[in-house]
Amino acid sequence: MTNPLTFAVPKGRILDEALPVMARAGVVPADAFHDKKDRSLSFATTREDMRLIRVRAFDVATFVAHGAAQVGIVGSDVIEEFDYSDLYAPVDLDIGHCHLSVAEPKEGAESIDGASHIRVATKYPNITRRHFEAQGIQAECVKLNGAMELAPSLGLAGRIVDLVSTGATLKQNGLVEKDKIVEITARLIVNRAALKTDARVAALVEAFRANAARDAV
Ligand SMILES: Nc1ncnc2c1ncn2[C@@H]1O[C@H](COP(=O)(O)OP(=O)(O)OP(=O)(O)O)[C@@H](O)[C@H]1O
Ligand SMILES: O=P(O)(O)OC[C@H]1O[C@H](OP(=O)(O)OP(=O)(O)O)[C@H](O)[C@@H]1O
Repeated sequence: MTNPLTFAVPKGRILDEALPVMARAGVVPADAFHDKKDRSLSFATTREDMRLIRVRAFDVATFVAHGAAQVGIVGSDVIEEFDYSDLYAPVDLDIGHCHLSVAEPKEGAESIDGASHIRVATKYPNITRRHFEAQGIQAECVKLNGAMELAPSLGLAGRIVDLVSTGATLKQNGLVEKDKIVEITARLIVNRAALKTDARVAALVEAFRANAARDAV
């Protein structure tokens, strides 16, 4: 048999929305994938030549960029943060809608006007630095992996850059959105070399693209 294809999916919140989109493109995990007690990280699919791996959202991009997985699904936030040249994101899946924003305390935020240097807590230091650089401000980023919203009230940083969907998390933690950086959706990603050398990867891109187009009608 030819080498199996490896398809990487994030284990977080995109997964539930991604599974029906994947099924329409013919990617269906075996039953063990849904068994919460199963500790496997790699799963068979209904296609004999494809397996799924379930990894953290940021790691989906790393596996695919290095060719350890040929295909994956990940938020555009992760793609922009890494900016891997070996990654190609050909299909917007129209799921995982949210946006990345700068937020600061509702009361008593330090003014940014005239500042040349600020401190920002975020999971996205590269996007954050680029965003503030464009305004002539040097952003010193404190890297956190979650619960960014705690940082201003505890004196870790004056503001945060984080994902916002309903806005409930910001509100319940005394923060307000100041500046929207970019809209986010989940994308199909492929390894560029695999796309060129393996016809099954190109066929998968077409299958996802056909479904995205059908959904948009
Ligand atoms: N509130 C949200 N609404 C919609 N989509 C979101 C929201 N938060 C995150 N996402 C999307 O889901 C992706 C995964 O986010 P999730 O919160 O599940 O991962 P995580 O738990 O932060 O990551 P990790 O797997 O490293 O723990 C993000 O990269 C983003 O594209
Ligand atoms: O605007 P809202 O609808 O409130 O959503 C925003 C929250 O969702 C994400 O976190 P998530 O719930 O995934 O938790 P985590 O970052 O701790 O993994 C994000 O980091 C925000 O904290």
